[in-house]
This record gives sequence, C-alpha cells and structure tokens, in this order.
Amino acid sequence: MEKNTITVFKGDGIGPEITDAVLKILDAAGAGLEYEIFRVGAAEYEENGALIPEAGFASFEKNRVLLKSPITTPLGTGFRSLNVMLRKKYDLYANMRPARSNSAVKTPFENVDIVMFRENTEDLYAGVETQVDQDTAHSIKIITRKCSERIIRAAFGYAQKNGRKKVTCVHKANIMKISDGLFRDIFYEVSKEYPQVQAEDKIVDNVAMQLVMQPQKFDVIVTENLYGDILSDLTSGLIGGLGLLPSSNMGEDFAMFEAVHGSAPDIAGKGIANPTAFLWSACMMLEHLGKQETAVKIRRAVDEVLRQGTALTPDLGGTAGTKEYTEEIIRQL
Ligand SMILES: NC(=O)C1=CN([C@@H]2O[C@H](COP(=O)(O)OP(=O)(O)OC[C@H]3O[C@@H](n4cnc5c(N)ncnc54)[C@H](O)[C@@H]3O)[C@@H](O)[C@H]2O)C=CC1
Ligand SMILES: O=C(O)CCC(=O)C(=O)O
Ligand SMILES: [Mg+2]
Repeated sequence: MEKNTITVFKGDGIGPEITDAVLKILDAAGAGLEYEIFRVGAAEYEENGALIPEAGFASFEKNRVLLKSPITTPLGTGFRSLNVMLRKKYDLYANMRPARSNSAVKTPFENVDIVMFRENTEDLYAGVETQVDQDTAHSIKIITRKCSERIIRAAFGYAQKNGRKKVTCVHKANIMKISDGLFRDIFYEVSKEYPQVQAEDKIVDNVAMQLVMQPQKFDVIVTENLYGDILSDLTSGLIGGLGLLPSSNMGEDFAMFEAVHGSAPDIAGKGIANPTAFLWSACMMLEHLGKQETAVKIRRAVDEVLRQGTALTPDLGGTAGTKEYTEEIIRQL
C-alpha cells in the first residue's frame, strides 16, 4: 500500500486524547500513514511563543492534508480562532458535515441522512468587527458571489455524484435582504446547472424547527458559515451527539479533517471522550487519499462496537473510557 505523510495538529482539551486514539486505530488498520505531529494552541504558545509552530504550517503546506483535533478559542477577548484562521489561510471553503443515523445508536430520530455544506470563509464568521464606542459594537456580514457560487456548486456537485435528490438552501433573506438575498439568488442560478437535482430554499429559523420535527425531509443542505455552524451542532443531536459528527474542510489545494465538536473542556483529561467523530473524519481523509478500503474496514469495526454496545463512552450511554472503546475497535479490526 502507498505510504502517505500527513500533518497532525493535537489541539486542546480532549484533542490530544482523541488524537492518540485515532492514530492508534489508523495504525492498527494498516492505513499506511506517516505522521508529522504538532502541538498547537495555548499550551504551545506558553512554551514556545507561537500558537501554531512555523514547522506545523510548513508541514501542512508540504503534505496538503491535515488531521486537526479541536482547538480552544478564548471567549470575547484573546486570539482569534485558529480553526477559522486555518480555513481562511488555506481557502478551505467547503465544510462538509454529514449527519447519518446509526441503527445501533438509539435516539428519538430514525433514518436521518443529512449532508450539510457550510460556507467556510466569510459571513459574520469572518469576524470583521468594530467597537464603535463603549456601548456599541458592529459586526459586518460578508457574502460574495465567488464564495457563494463555489459552496453551492460543491453541494450540488456532491448531490449529483452521490445520487441525492434535493439541495435545500438555508438563509434569512427575508431580513438580510441584500446579503442572504444574494446567497439565495446565486443558489437558484447555480441550481440550473443541475436540473436532475431538486432545488428548494427555506428560512433558517423554520429549518431549525423542521430539523427536529421531520429531519428525514432533508437531504443535502447548503448554507452560510454561521447558520451552518449552529445547524450542524443541531444535526449532531439528531444522530446521538457531537461525539458522532465528522467533517472535512476542502479547498482546491489543501484539505483539513476535524470533528465538528470543540475541545470539550468539561470532560478534558477524564479519559471519557468519544473519539468516533474524529475517527470518522480520519476516514473521510483516507477516502481523500484514495484509501477507501481502509476507511470501510474502520467504519465496519466501529459499527460492530456500537452494535455490541459493551464498550461505549458515557455520551452514548456506556461506562467505557476512550482507551477501552479504542481497544475494542482495534480488536474488531
Ligand atoms: N473546530 C474546532 O476546533 C472547534 C473548537 N471549538 C472550541 O472548543 C471550545 C469548547 O467549546 P464548547 O462550546 O464547549 O463545545 P464542545 O463541542 O467542545 O462541547 C460541547 C458539549 O459536547 C460534549 N462533547 C464534545 N465532543 C465530545 C466528544 N468527542 N465526546 C464526548 N462528549 C463530547 C462536551 O463535553 C460538551 O458537553 C471553545 O473554545 C470553542 O471555541 C468549538 C467547536 C469547534
Ligand atoms: O473555532 C472555534 O473555536 C469554533 C468553531 C466552530 O464552532 C465550528 O467550526 O464549528
Ligand atoms: Mg461549531
């Protein structure tokens, strides 16, 4: 099997724990990967004066594939999100977040299969903010034709390639008539290139309700950065929680794979984090690298462990730790 070298960022909170688990599983599955591993975030800054070491950037620029565990972002003050910075710096414009029910994980919702495409480089998420005076702050929402077209094309392209029937554009064009209006207009323009895929649009608050009433009505969703952020945490709740929702961040030249969840400070260091979302993100990475068979092998092992239900982490109702769960997956491999 071809050897690939990938860059790995270890991150904060549960980041290092789930990274260790995932790399162990990748090795046990014979993924044929070599790793260039970097610690990133506040701890790295305190010790070496950089949030991400220069060598980490250089490694990603060489390898073009980054497996990144969550990084903490300070609230209200401090440095800007490194996650957002990486997406912008490397123009990783297409954030795909697929939420699929697993029959072994019982939730109030069955047969959910929603693939969300979130624009990843602009919108309010760009963080263009001004303190006008002590009691007034402005934040600018940026929506451009270029960035809207490419994410909408990514969503329709995915739908067409994967035999999906419908793409729903999620917006708030009734209120933000100019910015969200532009996104919606471009959606219908681009949709004409994909006549075999149904195109519809819905307003975001209505979508939040419909997602928890009838999630099965949704197929592929394309949306702006902030709505996609919020709604993808929601879709994780439909399938069993953040421990189960992977993602890819794709650009033309670079690809970054991470879980949807954050650094989970409330459970960090307790050894109980669920590594599945990050593992499935690694499976998306394997597919990107042309290692489909290994991805299938790992997914099968995870399915079997979930089905047996004897070594589940607490977020899935079990009492196992990250290590036991990881070992069980390796045993299944
Ligand atoms: N891409 C990234 O690196 C992201 C980073 N963040 C950052 O993470 C930090 C914490 O954010 P929160 O709002 O607490 O969201 P979070 O996603 O870290 O945690 C939300 C809840 O889900 C649980 N959870 C998350 N992942 C889990 C896992 N793998 N296994 C078991 N339980 C899990 C946590 O324990 C917590 O109760 C913040 O600084 C935030 O900015 C948040 C989201 C994404
Ligand atoms: O960068 C962060 O700290 C938060 C990002 C986030 O919530 C996301 O991308 O889903
Ligand atoms: Mg988020």
